[in-house]
Amino acid sequence: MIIFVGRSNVGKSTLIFRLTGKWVKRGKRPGVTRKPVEINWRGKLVVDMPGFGFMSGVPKRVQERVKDEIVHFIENNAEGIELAVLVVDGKAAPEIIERWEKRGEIPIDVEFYQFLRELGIPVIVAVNKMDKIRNIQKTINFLAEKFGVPYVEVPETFIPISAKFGKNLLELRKLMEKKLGEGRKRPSTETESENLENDVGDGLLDAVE
Ligand SMILES: Nc1nc2c(ncn2[C@@H]2O[C@H](COP(=O)(O)OP(=O)(O)OP(=O)(O)O)[C@@H](O)[C@H]2O)c(=O)[nH]1
Repeated sequence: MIIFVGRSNVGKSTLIFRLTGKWVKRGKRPGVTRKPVEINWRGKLVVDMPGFGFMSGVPKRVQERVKDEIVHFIENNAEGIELAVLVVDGKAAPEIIERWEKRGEIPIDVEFYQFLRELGIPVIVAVNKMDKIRNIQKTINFLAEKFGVPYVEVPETFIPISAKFGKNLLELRKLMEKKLGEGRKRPSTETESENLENDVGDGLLDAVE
């Protein structure tokens, strides 16, 4: 199973449509609360999760419930989730993260990234809406620092894309295939450092290809 997670309105449904040719959207207005939507794609189950976080016109209580449902879905299916694509709005995410931090709260994107990794789920962060970002590398470095992604893992974790304008989607697909090929690692930092050499090697090989 591959899951797509992210805040409301970051472009998850647009991205899934671009990748699979299947339109998963149910609600008309953005931010509409909904259940996970499942589709079959190349023999795999692809799940578009409801958007979490702020949704215009949706009471906080409902937002919290949606978040809890997403967390439970992921926990209950953790063993079967081969890959999570965390979609962020590259233009809005840095501002939102700083705002949450100033309030002394853990930004929800950061929380979800770490939650997925703690469960041992491989994660790709698709930095969407790159058409709106002026300095893409700066944005990625900022997010990597906030998410706690080690420097060597940044290229295999973050990928700037534009779902709407079809930018970098082939690269995203390649990265997804690479991560799916590698499979899951045990959810411990020790394992991560043990695997570091292999990971770097893979990255170099890909670059040569
Ligand atoms: N500029 C720009 N806009 C985008 C891009 N990708 C998606 N959008 C727009 O962002 C809005 C939200 O896209 P959706 O795909 O509905 O977002 P979602 O994450 O599925 O939203 P929820 O259903 O609320 O979870 C739409 O107006 C899209 O056209 C992009 O790469 N660039």
